[in-house]
Amino acid sequence: MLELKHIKKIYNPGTISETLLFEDFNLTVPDGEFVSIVGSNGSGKTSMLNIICGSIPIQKGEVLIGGKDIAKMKDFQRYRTIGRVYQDPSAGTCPNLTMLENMSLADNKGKPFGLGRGVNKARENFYKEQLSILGLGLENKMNVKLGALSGGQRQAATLIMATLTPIEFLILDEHTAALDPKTADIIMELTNKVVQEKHLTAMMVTHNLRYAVEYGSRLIMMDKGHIVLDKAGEEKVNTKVDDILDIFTKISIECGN
Ligand SMILES: Nc1ncnc2c1ncn2[C@@H]1O[C@H](COP(=O)(O)OP(=O)(O)OP(=O)(O)O)[C@@H](O)[C@H]1O
Repeated sequence: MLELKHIKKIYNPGTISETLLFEDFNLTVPDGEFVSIVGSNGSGKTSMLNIICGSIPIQKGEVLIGGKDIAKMKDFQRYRTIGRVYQDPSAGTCPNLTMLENMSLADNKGKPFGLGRGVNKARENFYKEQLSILGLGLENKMNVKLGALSGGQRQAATLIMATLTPIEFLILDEHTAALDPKTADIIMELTNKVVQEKHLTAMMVTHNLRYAVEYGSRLIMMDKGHIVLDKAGEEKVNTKVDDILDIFTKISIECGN
């Protein structure tokens, strides 16, 4: 379970460019939930993800993962707890290393010895088995450098790497935004498959309202640091793109997007 409690976030406090983003922000995500997050530009989606990851400071409040305060965790403990896939397919992986080497790095995330441990055959077979979940044949590209793969193939591989170790939850930060529409659809479908098969708790920021409606068990819309819509269960299942488009258009116009 993830709990954001009474979060206060001010950017550049005490300066002329001081910006209050979150005054008293609260969110609880139970285990196993797949949350889609939409919102206008600047509504605070990425900031919220960064706060969850502990990568930006907050002025007040608590971020609890499984009841533990992330502020009290060491960096390596946080890395082991959270998997993250970014918008840029090249982020989070090493283009000059092979698939096998990248998988090994991901496998050793948060452990004291990186590649130095080497990769035994059993581990390599495990990586291949994980990659085969995707159905893209990437398990046959263990010696190919990641930089030689297409953006879609890299994003698919990143998805597996982010979820290779037992994580508390997966963060998807506009992870289909840099892909062409067809590849984006494939990655979104694969994402759903990985989340279901690995029984993950996931939070996905997307600008694609169709994905937000079609995928996930909960839909959240943000505006100016507030949650303005939160639908789960039956309500989420019955939500159509047109239902949220009206609200989205209104907040986007107000923001001048
Ligand atoms: N490093 C920073 N310094 C100052 N202000 C920032 C910083 N990062 C974000 N902000 C401000 O915080 C607000 C929320 O930004 P954030 O990137 O979290 O929004 P977002 O909903 O993810 O937007 P987008 O959809 O454009 O990615 C914006 O007003 C932004 O200008």
